[in-house]
Amino acid sequence: MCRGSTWQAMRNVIISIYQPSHLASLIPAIQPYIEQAGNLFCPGEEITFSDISIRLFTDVIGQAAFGVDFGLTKDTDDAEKIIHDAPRDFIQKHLYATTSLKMDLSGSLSMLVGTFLPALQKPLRQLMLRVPGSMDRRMDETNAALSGELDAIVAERTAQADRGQKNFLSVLLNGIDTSDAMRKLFTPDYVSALTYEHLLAGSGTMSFTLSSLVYLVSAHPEVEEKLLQEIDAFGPKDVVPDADDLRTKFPYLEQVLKETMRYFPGSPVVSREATADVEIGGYFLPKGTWVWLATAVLGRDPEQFPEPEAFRPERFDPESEECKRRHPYAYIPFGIGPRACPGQKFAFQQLKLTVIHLYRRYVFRHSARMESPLQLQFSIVTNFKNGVKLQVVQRKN
Ligand code: HEM
Repeated sequence: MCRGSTWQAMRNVIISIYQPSHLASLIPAIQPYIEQAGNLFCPGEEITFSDISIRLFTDVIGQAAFGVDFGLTKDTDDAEKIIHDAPRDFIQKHLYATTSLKMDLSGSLSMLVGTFLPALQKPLRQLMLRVPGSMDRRMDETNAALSGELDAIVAERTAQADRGQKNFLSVLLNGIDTSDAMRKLFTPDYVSALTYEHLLAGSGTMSFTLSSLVYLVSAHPEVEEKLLQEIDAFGPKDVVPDADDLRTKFPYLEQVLKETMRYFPGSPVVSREATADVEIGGYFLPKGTWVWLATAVLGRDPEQFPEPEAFRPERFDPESEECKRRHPYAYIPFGIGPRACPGQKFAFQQLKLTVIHLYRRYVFRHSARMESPLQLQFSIVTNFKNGVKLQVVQRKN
């Protein structure tokens, strides 16, 4: 994690990339991946939706953030795969990296102990790295392998003469080329680490949110019907909504997305470290104290979300009494303050485009193999223990 002036400089680069005017121009680059992913669904078949979803958003972030085609949504019959012709391996490494920071007993021993006794975390980690098969060692090996793939992308982009301004990595490297201050802050190792952070931040959360939405909508026919009506009313199936359409013409879809993120938040906790001694709400926090904010717990507060166990998108209708009454900080799926998620608008844009594309063609039903209740696995990003298993139903017309 980066701090202070380095973080501020990095943040400025990210913000410039994910501002609305640039986001609009990303739609034509993203839509082909959504369509490719849509072609992986076979009507009548049972699928593990979450597997396809992680492929989709890894491809999208590959294109939007690094200008690279990972080729993960290409049909497996397509011979040409961009990353070493082995997308499965890449996905496995990536998935493993996004899920291995578990906070349960099967997670890293050093992390688990470090949560309660921070001073022991570092020495214990050094010890566990020497133990073959330990979670610490497996995490280390996986991270090294995945970073290697990303380092190769960074090296290739760095050597490129005309990178354009279309993706995060190019904008960052262009800045480094033209500014001494940027060059000092962003060493090659640091650029690789940022690239890695981007991949992790922008794919696991997205995949989890889309899969949760489809899972929840499949179990709520009244929500599905209203959603389909809104999507169908937009126009012919082959007309791709532009950024303005996505912002203004799909208010119910926006409510469904927000309720999904309340019900199943992709980031269950947000953390901060006190950089100086501070007193908050009568509690003294010495410098260096870690504070964890549980967004998942906030979202189930019955004061702010009456009947919190009910999946009810209408509670996010801006005209509803419930929405007007709600405390502004009761709902923070993207975090809060100057460090809040810079990808929030991009996330909404991608998720809306994908939901519209999929629901124009299909509806989904829970597979008989889908466990109930759904088993979740909590880490920095929430995940499904056993995936979201659904049956694909082709829509008529
Ligand atoms: C549903 C999707 C997403 C959710 C729920 C989500 C959630 C979050 C949360 C809770 C944080 C921490 C905020 C805080 O500490 O206050 C965060 C940080 C971040 N997110 Fe997202 N995010 C999503 C999608 C994305 C996407 C698509 C991108 C990139 C394109 C992205 C890039 C980042 C980055 C770079 C940070 C670190 C920011 C910093 O440290 O200044 N996120 N995200």
